[in-house]
Amino acid sequence: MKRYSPYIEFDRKEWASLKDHDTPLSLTEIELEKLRGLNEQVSLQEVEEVYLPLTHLIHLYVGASQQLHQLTTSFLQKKARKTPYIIGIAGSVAVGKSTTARLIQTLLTRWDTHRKVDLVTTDGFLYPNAVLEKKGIMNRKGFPESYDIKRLIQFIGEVKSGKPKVKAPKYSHLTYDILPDEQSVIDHPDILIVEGINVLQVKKDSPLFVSDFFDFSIFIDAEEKNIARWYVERFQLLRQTAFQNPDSYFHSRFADLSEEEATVVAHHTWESINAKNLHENILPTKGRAQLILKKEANHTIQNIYLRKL
Ligand SMILES: Nc1ncnc2c1ncn2[C@@H]1O[C@H](COP(=O)(O)OP(=O)(O)O)[C@@H](O)[C@H]1O
Ligand SMILES: CC(C)(COP(=O)(O)O)[C@@H](O)C(=O)NCCC(=O)O
Repeated sequence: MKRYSPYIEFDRKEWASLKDHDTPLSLTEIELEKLRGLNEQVSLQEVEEVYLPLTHLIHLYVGASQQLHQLTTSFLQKKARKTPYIIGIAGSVAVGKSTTARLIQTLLTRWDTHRKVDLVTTDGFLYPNAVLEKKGIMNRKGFPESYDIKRLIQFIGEVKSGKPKVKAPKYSHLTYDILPDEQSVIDHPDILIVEGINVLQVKKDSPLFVSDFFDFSIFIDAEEKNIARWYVERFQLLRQTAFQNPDSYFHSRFADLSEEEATVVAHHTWESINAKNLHENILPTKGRAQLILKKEANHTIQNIYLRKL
């Protein structure tokens, strides 16, 4: 007997056929190159077949949500004030969330009804290294206790309620720490994308979750053995690039490692921190997403699961 699934499953061909022919491909190879993360291989064909139908669907949802908001405010005999549509993007470390988030952001700006699309990553809400060290949890970066989740919820709540110029802290992968003097300012976007490993997590004793503010959510999924390989491959690329920069936190630690030594270090970090977090805290949130994008070994998205309404 087939097990009940709350999702409708599409293979890539079926999903691509849902493309709206009035929405032409509006991205060039040069633009795509700028959006691609390190060790990511998204192609223009994938943009056309996967991301255009997806952003068209989100565009329709944004319109419907704006109408529903207008109806409610008119029922309440109030003046309608536009509130941002909020999209959460979750998934493992190294699964390619940032590339997906940047692509969706760029494509969504092409519609006149929502030109202003902002993106924040939840790593900005990690506690600074000094605090993590004091708490003795420097080796738990990415685990729920390493984030100032109250501050994240307050931030999203303020943006959603229409507050202008809401500030979000910033994280640097280069310094591996919060940037104390830098902040992003989110000022009345039409759409806000919130990307991070933890955005669909719930906490038993909390009255509110980050995802309570989401209008739509996406989980990027892949087999663990593939994500682990991408993590190690990316670590090797970083060793040859970012780690060579003397400002990199990893410069003195890893820049001079041989390829074999770097593979051992990357495997260890993956297994002892990121894989553990994936099992304990990230994968359990997959079934809460409204849409799941499943990536295959060569990074391409081959299956899409859309939650039945
Ligand atoms: N140590 C590092 N130094 C510099 N950049 C990094 C480092 N680790 C990760 N990055 C970059 O940070 C971005 C976010 O990575 P990550 O949080 O693993 O999410 P994802 O791979 O799902 O986008 C990626 O573009 C990655 O290339
Ligand atoms: C900062 C991260 C937790 C990722 O956070 P994200 O932006 O994906 O929410 C991750 O990149 C990280 O630093 N993990 C700790 C182990 C490691 O160095 O890979």
